Amino acid sequence: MAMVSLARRRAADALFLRRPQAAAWSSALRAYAASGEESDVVVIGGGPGGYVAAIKAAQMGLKTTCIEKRGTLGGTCLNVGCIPSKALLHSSHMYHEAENSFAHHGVKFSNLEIDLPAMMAQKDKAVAGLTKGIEGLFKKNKVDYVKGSGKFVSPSEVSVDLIDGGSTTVKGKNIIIATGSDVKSLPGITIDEKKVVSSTGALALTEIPKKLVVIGAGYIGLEMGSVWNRLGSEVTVVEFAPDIVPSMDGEIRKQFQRMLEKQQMKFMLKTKVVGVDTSGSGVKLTVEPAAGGEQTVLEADIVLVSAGRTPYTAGLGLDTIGVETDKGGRILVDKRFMTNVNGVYAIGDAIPGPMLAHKAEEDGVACVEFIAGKEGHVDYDTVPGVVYTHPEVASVGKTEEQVKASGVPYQVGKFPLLANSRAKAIDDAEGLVKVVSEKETDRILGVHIMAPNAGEIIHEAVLALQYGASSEDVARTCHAHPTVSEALKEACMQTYSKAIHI
Ligand SMILES: Cc1cc2nc3c(=O)[nH]c(=O)nc-3n(C[C@H](O)[C@H](O)[C@H](O)COP(=O)(O)OP(=O)(O)OC[C@H]3O[C@@H](n4cnc5c(N)ncnc54)[C@H](O)[C@@H]3O)c2cc1C
Ligand SMILES: NC(=O)c1ccc[n+]([C@@H]2O[C@H](COP(=O)([O-])OP(=O)(O)OC[C@H]3O[C@@H](n4cnc5c(N)ncnc54)[C@H](O)[C@@H]3O)[C@@H](O)[C@H]2O)c1
Repeated sequence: MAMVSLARRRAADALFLRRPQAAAWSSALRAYAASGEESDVVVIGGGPGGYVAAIKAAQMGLKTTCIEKRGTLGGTCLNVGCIPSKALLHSSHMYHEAENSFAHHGVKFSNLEIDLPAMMAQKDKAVAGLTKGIEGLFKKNKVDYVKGSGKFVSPSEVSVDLIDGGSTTVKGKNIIIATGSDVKSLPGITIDEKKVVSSTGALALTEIPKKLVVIGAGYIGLEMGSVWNRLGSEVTVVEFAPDIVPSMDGEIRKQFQRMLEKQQMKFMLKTKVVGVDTSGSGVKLTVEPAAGGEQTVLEADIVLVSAGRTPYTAGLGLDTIGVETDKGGRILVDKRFMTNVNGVYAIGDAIPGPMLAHKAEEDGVACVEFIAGKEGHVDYDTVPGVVYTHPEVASVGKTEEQVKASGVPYQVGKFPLLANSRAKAIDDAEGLVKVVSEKETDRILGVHIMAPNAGEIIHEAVLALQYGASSEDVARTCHAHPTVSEALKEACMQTYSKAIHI
């Protein structure tokens, strides 16, 4: 592929120059940097945002270097996030099914056991295989991989403390910050990763806790809570807000909570943790109503802190080059992912927007396309979200509450899984599909699915939103029978007309 000409890149640079400070850095230091061996693109961080950006840049013919301090590629997602959590969610689901559902299907056995070390080993094997795979992709695409911690010394130079000792300086015409996020700590609560753990500790417990208290009913709390609940822990989730997953469609959220309660998870909503005592053999948590009131003490073997994540930029030297952040520490970027400093870009969890791996990947590709002088594009209105419980809960677009608040007249279609033949056949019929479309045009505005494999089914809805489809467009599309996807077709029928099977 043809390399982007320097003249074109300079023209692009000139276009994005927004501050005198940026201009000063650009002329003096870029001239200096040009005297050494420099990459076209340097990426700091090898997570889904960073490694995808690096591969894309190399594929576009740009000389590319990626700096990663973890020792393995794949970032939070592959090492301590999406992948290990989904491995444990699957293993624990199999155990839970064997314990609770197999007999209904006429499959009987004795001596069902959990081998926790084997479960963890399968998770670790999946992680190791995938992270090594990214290293292979770097080699294949000729991305230079520097193992160490990067720090800006100028907008075009990053000094790296190498994992194996010593240091080096990496120079780049364009530098992308893809350093991701870290767990948000709560005042007065110290995460020791033994008794008070973050998601990282919760993914590597060596014993099944008898009692687990989860702080925060968001993605991590409900997924990791589900894992340990299925394996036998008594799980209590303490949530500050009045609802679990506050960003979810209200109707779906209510059914989701009922479903989790049926699975024996307990919820204390509108509740805050005011103290944690780890001095004894377990943990004692003092909680009180969010609005204030009588305090209660909860006892736990393990406490999981999952009250959100915060951008990770510590030690990166943002102050040295003057990169602007918002109050929450997220790096501010323009439409082309460039910060206020010319030639310095940021993507993924480190910038505003949903903290999701697929969003970080989209950012990475678009950012590199802009750097290469082309047009990049990320449609943040069609980024799907999936909670990988069982059943899964997936959504794209606007909730009914958001559409109502926007004042746009709308219509809603719903279809329960109880009326879906595949869900009934496999005895997994808890859930529903809900579609919200604009009344005047029937254009789909949001789709919300609680169903087995909702995280796969949702992509039909993502595509529909992306192409501006109406609910009738989806309803008139032939769907294979018997599939759970037919519930989406029927919900769409119900949106503009009437479903057949209810
Ligand atoms: C338990 C858990 C489960 C999750 N599950 C999902 C899921 O199922 N689906 C989903 O979409 N998202 C999930 N996420 C969120 C997802 O992991 C993140 O959105 C995603 O990893 C963000 O990608 P990123 O590239 O921006 O940052 P990260 O993946 O955080 O990668 C940043 C990398 O930069 C490195 N780094 C930081 N500073 C420096 C430095 N100075 N020098 C060199 N390297 C540096 C870090 O070591 C890290 O490897 C989950 C997160 C957690 C914690
Ligand atoms: N399946 C997935 O895609 C997936 C899985 C795991 C994590 N993630 C990503 O990781 C990020 C972090 O996950 P998370 O679950 O930690 O955050 P989250 O933002 O999803 O949920 C945090 C929850 O904690 C609550 N909370 C905040 N402060 C609290 C307090 N003091 N006491 C009690 N509750 C409190 C919030 O109201 C919220 O419900 C999310 O943004 C998510 O995008 C995604």
